[in-house]
Amino acid sequence: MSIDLSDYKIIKEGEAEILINAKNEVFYNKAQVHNRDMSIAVLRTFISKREEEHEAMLSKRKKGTKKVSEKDSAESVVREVPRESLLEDYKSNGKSEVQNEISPEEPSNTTEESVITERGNTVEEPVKTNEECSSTGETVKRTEGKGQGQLKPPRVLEALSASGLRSLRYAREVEGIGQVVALDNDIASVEACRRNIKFNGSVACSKVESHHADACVYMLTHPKEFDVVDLDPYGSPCIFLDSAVQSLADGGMLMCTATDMAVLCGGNGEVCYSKYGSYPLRGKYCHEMALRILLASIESHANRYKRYIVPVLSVQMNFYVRVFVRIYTSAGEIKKTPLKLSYVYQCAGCDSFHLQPIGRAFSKNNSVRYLPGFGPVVPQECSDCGKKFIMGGPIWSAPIHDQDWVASILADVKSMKDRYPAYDHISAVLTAVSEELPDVPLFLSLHNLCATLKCTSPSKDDFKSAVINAGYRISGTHVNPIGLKSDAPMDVIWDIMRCWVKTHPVKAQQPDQPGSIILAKEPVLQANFAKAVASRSKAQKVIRFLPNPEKHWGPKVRAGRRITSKHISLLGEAAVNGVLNQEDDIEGDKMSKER
Ligand SMILES: C[S@@+](CC[C@H](N)C(=O)[O-])C[C@H]1O[C@@H](n2cnc3c(N)ncnc32)[C@H](O)[C@@H]1O
Ligand SMILES: [Zn+2]
Repeated sequence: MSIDLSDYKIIKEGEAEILINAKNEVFYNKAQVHNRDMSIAVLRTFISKREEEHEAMLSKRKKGTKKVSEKDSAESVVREVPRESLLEDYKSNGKSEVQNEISPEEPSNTTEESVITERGNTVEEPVKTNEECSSTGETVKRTEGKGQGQLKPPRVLEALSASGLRSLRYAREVEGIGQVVALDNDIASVEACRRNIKFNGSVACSKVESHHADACVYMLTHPKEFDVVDLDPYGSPCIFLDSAVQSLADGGMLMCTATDMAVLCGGNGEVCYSKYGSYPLRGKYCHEMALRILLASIESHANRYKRYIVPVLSVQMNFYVRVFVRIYTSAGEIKKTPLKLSYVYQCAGCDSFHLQPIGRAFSKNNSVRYLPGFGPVVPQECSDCGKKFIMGGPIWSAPIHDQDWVASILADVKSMKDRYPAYDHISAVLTAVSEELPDVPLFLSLHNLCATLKCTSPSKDDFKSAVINAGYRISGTHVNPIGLKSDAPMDVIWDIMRCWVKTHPVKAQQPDQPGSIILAKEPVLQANFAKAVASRSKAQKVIRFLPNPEKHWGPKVRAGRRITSKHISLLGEAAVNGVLNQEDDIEGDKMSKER
């Protein structure tokens, strides 16, 4: 392989190195290092949890077999392992695959071939031959597994791979990973990916294969074949969701990014509805709502195939959302989906919001029935300020993280700090996530509450104390440094604020203003602002929110698109990879499609 290095820049991220040419032919965004690091952290935990689950399943099966054989020998009757117990394993753990084949064989033959060094010279160095490092997967050899009961290393599909950087990092950095398949429908990206695979040497060559394919077609024609599917599209992932949920094995993990935040956060409600099947609302909580709309949409696609999702981590970082969900199959479990979804009523006058679950469970004679929810949960006019409600959703209103997973991911990240280039950022996000109330969808903004009443703000700790002293829970949110999650009902929140205003009076307002209407009522609850939050001197030092590491840390222009002066003024020079085309790009919706 001989490449003229003067055409390329070498970029190193984690343990992977990629060659990038200067013409914006293949997509690369440095800012996505947070996204890639977080995904590696989740992958590592996925591998260890999957092993634990497999062990548990084997020992359960063994116990089941032992019990049966003991019983059988007593009865002198030969029977099979109880079908219910196997079915139970299948449902709770997903199809835990038993290794009958394989793990990708380490390459044995290497020949002399020219590769490029970091210093930028073309040199002779031993790498695999073209035949063995074909990057198309056709020559990947497999050996027989060590026998029954052994778990196959997870197969990963990066459906939208561009340069292959992410796949290369997965292959080189995640211990215990199996084959990584990198797809792209753009030939320049596939060529770049194949070049990068070779450039990364034998481990990359043995594990990563690159295909020129349409992601949807590929995923549909490879049903239940992958343990991990990674979707990292330009803008919305919506067109890939249906095929992605089908191509995952039971218990597999879908990792999915959406960068169309303007759509998901209410800029274009009808576009969001057409793409995701939900209406967004423009509240302070809109970024968390974006996560929940994406989760609801994935669940809806999964349900069509008797499958359902279990979210393990859902984060909003920088300019996008990214969710990590496991996919299982169970016709019984999907009946519970309506219990996990809610409409949101947002008052147009004040900051009150209320959730309306779509379904409810009804127990009778030891059996559970699933029925449509009771409603409406709100009157026509807001009982706090008298204004109308805007309806949003349906959103995923069940937990968006599994806190046990979050703790493992965070512990793992902390134990290998040096292996995450974006350690500071991802550990801050994970810390904030680990402190969120898991069962409280969306959040309040203290600033907004005060803006409605036109009052000065209590300190965050004073407000939190009043909520706790009233007998409710309260936490922060990773999405917004000033957001507060609480299970206190809105009338309690307003009573706390009414009590605050009694000692911090406001100027008289027009009587029809939401704030005036709220303050005209006497509080039922007497708020107690006495300190109830633990002294946070030590804990406070843990960083939860970080500014962007550098200027123009954001979306990048789609690869292959002509860069114009308009792009530079909107996104900044760094964001357009330093390229400027002479003609202006006249495509209508160009900026909305960029990430
Ligand atoms: C945002 S980039 C992916 C970035 C990459 N995951 C990373 O971490 O650097 C999206 C890629 O998806 C590819 N793509 C878009 N539509 C596709 C489709 N239908 N099938 C396969 N690839 C597609 C584009 O060519 C582009 O390279
Ligand atoms: Zn209201």
